Amino acid sequence: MMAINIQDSTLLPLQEKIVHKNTTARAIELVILSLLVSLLVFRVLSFKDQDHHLPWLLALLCESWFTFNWILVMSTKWNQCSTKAYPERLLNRISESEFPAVDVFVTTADAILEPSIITMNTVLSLLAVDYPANKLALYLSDDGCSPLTYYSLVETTKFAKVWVPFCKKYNVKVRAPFRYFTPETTPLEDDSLEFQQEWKKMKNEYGDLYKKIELAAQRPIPCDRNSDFADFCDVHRSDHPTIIKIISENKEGNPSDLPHVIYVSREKSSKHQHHYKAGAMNVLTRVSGIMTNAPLMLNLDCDMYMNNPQVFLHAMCMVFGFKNEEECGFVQFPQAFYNGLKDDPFGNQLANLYYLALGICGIQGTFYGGTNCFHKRKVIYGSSPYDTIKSDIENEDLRKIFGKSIKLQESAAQILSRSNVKIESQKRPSSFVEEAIRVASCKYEYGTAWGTQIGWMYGSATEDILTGLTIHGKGWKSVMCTPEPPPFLGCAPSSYPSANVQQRRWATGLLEILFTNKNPLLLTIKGNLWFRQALAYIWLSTWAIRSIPELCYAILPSYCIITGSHFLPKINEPMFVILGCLFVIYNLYVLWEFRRLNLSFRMWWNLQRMGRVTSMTAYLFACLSVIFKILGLSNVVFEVTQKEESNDDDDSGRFTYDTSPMIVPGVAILLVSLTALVSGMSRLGEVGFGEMFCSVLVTLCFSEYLKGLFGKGKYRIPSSTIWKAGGVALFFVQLCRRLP
Ligand SMILES: O=c1ccn([C@@H]2O[C@H](COP(=O)(O)OP(=O)(O)O[C@H]3O[C@H](CO)[C@@H](O)[C@H](O)[C@H]3O)[C@@H](O)[C@H]2O)c(=O)[nH]1
Ligand SMILES: [Mn+2]
Repeated sequence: MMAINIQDSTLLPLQEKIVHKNTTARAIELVILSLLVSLLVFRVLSFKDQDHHLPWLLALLCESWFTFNWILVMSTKWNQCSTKAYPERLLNRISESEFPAVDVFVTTADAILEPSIITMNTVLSLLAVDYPANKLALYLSDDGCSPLTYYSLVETTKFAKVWVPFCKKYNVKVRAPFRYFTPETTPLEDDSLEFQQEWKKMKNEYGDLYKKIELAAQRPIPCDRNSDFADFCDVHRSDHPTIIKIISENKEGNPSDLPHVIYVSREKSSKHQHHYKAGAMNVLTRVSGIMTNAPLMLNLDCDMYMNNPQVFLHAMCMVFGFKNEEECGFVQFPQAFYNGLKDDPFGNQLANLYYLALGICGIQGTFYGGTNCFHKRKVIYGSSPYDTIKSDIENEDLRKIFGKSIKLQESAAQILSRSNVKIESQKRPSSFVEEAIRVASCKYEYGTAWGTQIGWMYGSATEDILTGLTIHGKGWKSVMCTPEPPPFLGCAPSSYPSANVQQRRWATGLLEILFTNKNPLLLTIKGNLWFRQALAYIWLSTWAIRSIPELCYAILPSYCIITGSHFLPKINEPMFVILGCLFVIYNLYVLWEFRRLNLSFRMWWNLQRMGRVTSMTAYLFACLSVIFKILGLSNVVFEVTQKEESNDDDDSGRFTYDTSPMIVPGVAILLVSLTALVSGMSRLGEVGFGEMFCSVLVTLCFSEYLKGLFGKGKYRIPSSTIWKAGGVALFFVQLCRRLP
């Protein structure tokens, strides 16, 4: 009887695909599509009857784009799936000693924008994860080359020696101390006395660590050539040799010790491009390839702490749970935020993309999101699911792909030729520091395939999407895994200017992808990217382009009011009914989606509004950045977003402004719309109802800017911005009046 039970439980699947029914949504989407198409047909048919052809033509072009975009969205949402993992079944299948090793990468780039204490909490949470410690190595990449980060990591590792056993002994749920020891929490009365004592001790020790790091942040660490910090003397963050330091080593291979902890600051030089985060990831991949060569790699942004100690087990269910290897090229966990502002006033928390995300999982699998992702090393090394196991790769080929380091070539050959689990984990990373320093140098990648065929891909500020696309292009599928509680939590930008900068970077990076040799259409034709997956990638990479039709559509009402022309039908025309239905059905549909996700009405409005505002500001600048890049006039830079521990400020959702030119077009549109409304009021008989209504809508979308015109201090839009926008608006109004 016993035997049969065990048999049964080993047969139960480790993961299961769940199909989400969406018949109603599909029907509504089809209705919206048919309305859009009828609208276009009406536009074309009534073109010649118009007195003013220009606005009619522009409206037609914009609506064509919106229809195209809608088709992409529909195609992406059509089949919705998710995958559920059963970690409790894992140990029936494989013993802990057979678990594969995992190299964990955390990247940080700036100890001021990314306060060390946040990064260190991420490190602490990861060191305490439920997974045998002798299978783990944690690499911290520091693109800021900051002695503070190094010092913090040393101190943090000391604290981890008490923190990790504490977490494991009491099965602590939240293993990032800054979230565990919030001012409100105290141990429960019915907890054991021993626990209460240890809890207090731990809280004090964390308090000490916190103070040490804070103090070190205030006073620069003195340069002492005989100390551990000698390497950091007189270095500049963008010009320095590689620094690699083994902070803790699990020499005995003891599963309950600490994992290896390794600090890496790659060489930088003003003469060589460093490719921002993608470059850092490639260095980590090579350094870890030399030192530990784990078959799996988990990568995390410095602010994404581990919030669910079981997350590795969930990931293993995906790694081992598919009969067919190609089903799982990488395992992505969702990005969620602990400091998310209520109702998402800046529209940057992506909650509204939920159904799109389910839809992508129903095609070839989720996008790679840059963090919270388990990659297979062999996939990152460029293997495709159709490769047969290679046992004799030519050394010459290895050199061309992986570079000169023989040790790296050997480790890569091992990864590409063996099945994942069999690779023994390395106990002494410290024996390979010299070689690791060599592969972390600026020049190492020249004449190799790093960044073009293997590793993290170069050429886009959103290296994550480009890298995921490359993997899908090889024919791999990917899996999204969504355990509860959310496995990783990070910081969302909490001020309007930094949210805007992030949106511009994303839209820029996404658009850059279209101009690389990994353009989704090319990969469908020449590679193994599925057609509908390509459509999903095209939807994503054209965020920036959306700015042009959105901008144009937002100006049309004002233009028409000022010039006395029309881009919308009159109330008594049949086409007006189509437009009206489209407007009502589309908005109700989106609202219904929000309600199903338990998102508030306010959030719906915020995201509708910010969708328009961001398109016309950040995305417009993204378009310009890409044009400048193509013309060779400037390069795209990765501006790191500011991270904060928490924002308990009451005014945290309010808009603040800096002197960035990005909002100038937004303010200009607002001013033009206001002018048009005023001028329209005085001629109500002449101007169309539709045009007036749309002008009001545009003004409402920019209502925050309207407040910003009259705000005080940091809540006020800077005068220089208002003047510039005023100039643009005046020019536009004059232009309208002069046009024939
Ligand atoms: O030169 C650099 C620049 C950035 N980073 C790191 O990259 C990560 C992401 O930077 P962040 O400013 O937080 O950007 P986000 O927009 O929040 O990041 C999202 O978008 C990025 C692509 O634009 C992805 O790389 C990220 O993984 C994804 O979370 C952080 O850990 C940084 O330390 C580096 O290591 N080196
Ligand atoms: Mn981030």
